[in-house]
Amino acid sequence: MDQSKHPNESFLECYFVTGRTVPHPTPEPDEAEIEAIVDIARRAVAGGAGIVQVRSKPISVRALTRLSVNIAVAVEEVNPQTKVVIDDRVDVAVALMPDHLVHGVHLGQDDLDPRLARRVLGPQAIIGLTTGTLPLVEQANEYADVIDYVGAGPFRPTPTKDSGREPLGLEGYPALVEACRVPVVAIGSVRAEDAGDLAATGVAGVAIVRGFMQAEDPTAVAQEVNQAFATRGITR
Ligand SMILES: Cc1ncc(COP(=O)(O)OP(=O)(O)O)c(N)n1
Ligand SMILES: Cc1nc(C(=O)O)sc1CCOP(=O)(O)O
Ligand SMILES: [Mg+2]
Repeated sequence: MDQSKHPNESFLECYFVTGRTVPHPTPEPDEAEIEAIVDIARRAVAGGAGIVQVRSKPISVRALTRLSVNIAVAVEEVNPQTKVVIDDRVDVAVALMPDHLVHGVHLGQDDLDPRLARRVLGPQAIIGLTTGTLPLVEQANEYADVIDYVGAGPFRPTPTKDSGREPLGLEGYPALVEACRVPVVAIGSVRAEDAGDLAATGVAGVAIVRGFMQAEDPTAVAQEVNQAFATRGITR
């Protein structure tokens, strides 16, 4: 039984956000690193990741474009149903969408206004927006007609991103899910083994960077997350 408020959003359940493969990042990924990131995306999608966000910061627009194209090609080979979105850059998404398996963008609070992004990207595009507090969710509700989901984090403190927001913990999600008019995706130090507990809070999915980037077996990570969402409401 699907207990989520948004039953058509199952592609969000296992959400891979790309990161860097090097501990002390060079200014941006070189060709070898791009290949390594693409390989992790391929393996995550093979395990059932429903969406990949291209976000390997720091990165120039040129390298982001190259990484996005390579990920789109690889993802299409493994599972063309998978969604691909680009972090921050509406310009890169709009340039790639006609010819590549790129579906939209994930926008932060300082990026292009979601209403303008929708105007540029069109009605079929996927648009996500960052939140993580009740006031931000309430603001996001004003965009409910133009966004497809919100990211909400951090779940726990994470070295990947300092948002300045307090960690939500498991107990923070039910109120955000209840208040939010679009599906909520949890992010921030989420591990595959957290997926069951987070699914039980009502989130539509979990977004993971290091849990995939540092995994020996990214396919197994995606399978574990999907299994947790598949059994939501049955084992709990
Ligand atoms: C699914 C998801 N949720 C939140 C974020 C954070 O986005 P943003 O605030 O734009 O910060 P950066 O990722 O750009 O550093 C996200 N990327 N994905
Ligand atoms: C990109 C991002 N946004 C966050 C938020 O709270 O909005 S937390 C985060 C990083 C998530 O990376 P990891 O899985 O390595 O902790
Ligand atoms: Mg962003």
